[in-house]
Amino acid sequence: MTNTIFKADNITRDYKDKKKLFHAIKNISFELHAGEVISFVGPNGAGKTTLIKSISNYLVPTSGQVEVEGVDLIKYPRKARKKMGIVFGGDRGFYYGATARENLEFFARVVGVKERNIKSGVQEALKTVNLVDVAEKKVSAYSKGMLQRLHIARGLVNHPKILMLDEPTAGLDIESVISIRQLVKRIASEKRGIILTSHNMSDIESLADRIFLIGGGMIHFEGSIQEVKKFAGVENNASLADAYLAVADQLKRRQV
Ligand SMILES: Nc1ncnc2c1ncn2[C@@H]1O[C@H](COP(=O)(O)OP(=O)(O)OP(=O)(O)O)[C@@H](O)[C@H]1O
Repeated sequence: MTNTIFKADNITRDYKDKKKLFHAIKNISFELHAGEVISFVGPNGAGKTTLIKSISNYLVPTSGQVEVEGVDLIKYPRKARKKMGIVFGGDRGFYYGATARENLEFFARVVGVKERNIKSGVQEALKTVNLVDVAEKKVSAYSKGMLQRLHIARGLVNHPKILMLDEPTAGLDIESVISIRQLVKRIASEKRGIILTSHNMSDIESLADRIFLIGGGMIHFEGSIQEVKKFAGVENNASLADAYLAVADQLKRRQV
């Protein structure tokens, strides 16, 4: 795979703890290719959230560079952010008294979609997530699964090449989990790149092409699911959760 659409180069982000600076993440570099799903896996406090925020302009990294389809995120945040869709999910983020379509049209304007492209962009996003038939319903009538699909549609209204998905199946029943996983696969197959964070190892196992094991603010290993299993020293037919458990202690040791 050579079509790089996103690049993080030596990202470090410091925080202050009892007046002392420490690296929450240190020198993290990776690339994302079109059509690929990547995922960061690590224990609580490993630095996943800090990393995701630092590469999506929610936090300015202490040092390092981020390129979104060739655009420098730190120098040109507005231009770079237009190329990304960021999906946090959960119960918040919509006007419950308005319809799904009205919500998406509003958020399309917020992210700077041109007026003439709003109707078609929203319709396309609704189609992708399979909500066209219920687009005129108020969001208050949506189930959790529908709401999660609407969150994903919101992330798609500006036609981004890169989608960041944070815990996309949290709190959903198994049927909705499966439908979200199918949706994520379909979106990636449209030559987009997806950065997935999840504590759900089966989500990651079913979706990620490449996994980054992160601990103490650093990447310890990068590879396919099979390669992670090999690295962890578990059998090929073991689950990703088994592989993770085999390396969890190693990842918990702070190294920065
Ligand atoms: N605003 C902050 N100020 C100071 N320290 C912080 C801040 N946010 C995070 N940290 C610290 O930075 C480190 C990385 O935290 P981060 O939230 O990025 O980890 P995480 O991998 O996302 O954890 P989790 O899986 O629990 O969400 C932790 O030691 C955390 O306590």
